[in-house]
Amino acid sequence: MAFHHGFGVISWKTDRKQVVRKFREFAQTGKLAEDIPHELQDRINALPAAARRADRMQVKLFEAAIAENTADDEPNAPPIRVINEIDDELTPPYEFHYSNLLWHGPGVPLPDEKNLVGCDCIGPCDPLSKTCACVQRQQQECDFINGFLYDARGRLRVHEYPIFECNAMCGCSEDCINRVVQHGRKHAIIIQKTQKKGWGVFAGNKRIPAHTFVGIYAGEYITDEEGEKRGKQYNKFGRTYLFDVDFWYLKSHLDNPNEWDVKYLVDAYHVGNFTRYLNHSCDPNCFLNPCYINESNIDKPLLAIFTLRDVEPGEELCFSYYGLDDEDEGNKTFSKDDAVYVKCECGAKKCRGRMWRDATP
Ligand SMILES: C[S@@+](CC[C@H](N)C(=O)[O-])C[C@H]1O[C@@H](n2cnc3c(N)ncnc32)[C@H](O)[C@@H]1O
Repeated sequence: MAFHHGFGVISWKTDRKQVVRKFREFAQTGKLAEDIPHELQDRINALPAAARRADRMQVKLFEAAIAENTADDEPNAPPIRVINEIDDELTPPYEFHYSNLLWHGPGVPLPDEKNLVGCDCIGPCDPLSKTCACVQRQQQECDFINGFLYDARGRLRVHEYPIFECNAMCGCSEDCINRVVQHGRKHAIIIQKTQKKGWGVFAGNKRIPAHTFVGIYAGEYITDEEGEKRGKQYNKFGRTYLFDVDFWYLKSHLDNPNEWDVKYLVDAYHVGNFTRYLNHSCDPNCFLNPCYINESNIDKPLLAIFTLRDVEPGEELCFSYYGLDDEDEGNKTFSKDDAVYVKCECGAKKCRGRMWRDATP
């Protein structure tokens, strides 16, 4: 097989890694925030309310934009539907561009692909291999488990350890068990209005098994400084989509981990996917796990969301905004400047009754 690109012809046999790299759009996260499209939102928001409502036009456009913007990176994913049986709001506010990718703001380095190390495996990697560079990389961060963090069905075997997936420099095949997040969402998702928490994310008509990848917390990668500024703005309307990238292993090598400061945040306000609607629960059924694909900068993982337990059809997907250790309020995930506490509406038996929110609306 050979195909043409801007630099000539690549042959499958001789330049296999290049061919693989060319095809792996999803893991190429080197987008710039200044290029986030906004034409569709602007046009729809400029239409009279009656036009948006006619024949459910706004809902159809919202769903179609999701399908179109994700066709490359989750080609086999069931469609995402938008449902509201609570009130007459047609869709969530049309204030963002739907994308599964990470868009880089000023001061945030693009993915470091130069220092990526790939394996030389042929066919799928063997998790018990003593020579596979990717098995070795994974074990540097998680040495108590043999092989990769995924089992043969692509489910995560341990939580909260960084995942190092096979990348564009690897020789292994697409069906390698160490390629999960990069293949995208596989389960049906509904964005649906809730009674008391605004919009939320629900499982479609099939059960999602425990430890399954659900989606990437996509958005803009921004600096801490920029995050501080935006946090103050978002405080004014009482909704935040800012997520601190402050995983424990980023500071574990320091003599004094308290000296570590957040470098980057992911902000899903202007760009993001369905995961921006994940609400908080004190008894969550999902969690967020760092994952690296075509990125060797340890400070910039992808934020991959996995189920913690089986999620039944139609059940709401939620994660803890405090991290997996719910009692540790210092371990907040969403950005917390000027946080105030408000009533938590998660409805869990062990709900602590309150959750922080950035400010009163
Ligand atoms: C990341 S957004 C989640 C999506 C949001 N529901 C929406 O409609 O866009 C976070 C906001 O959702 C609401 N929220 C999330 N979890 C909640 C909970 N357990 N109880 C009350 N409000 C919640 C709060 O307004 C919070 O600031």
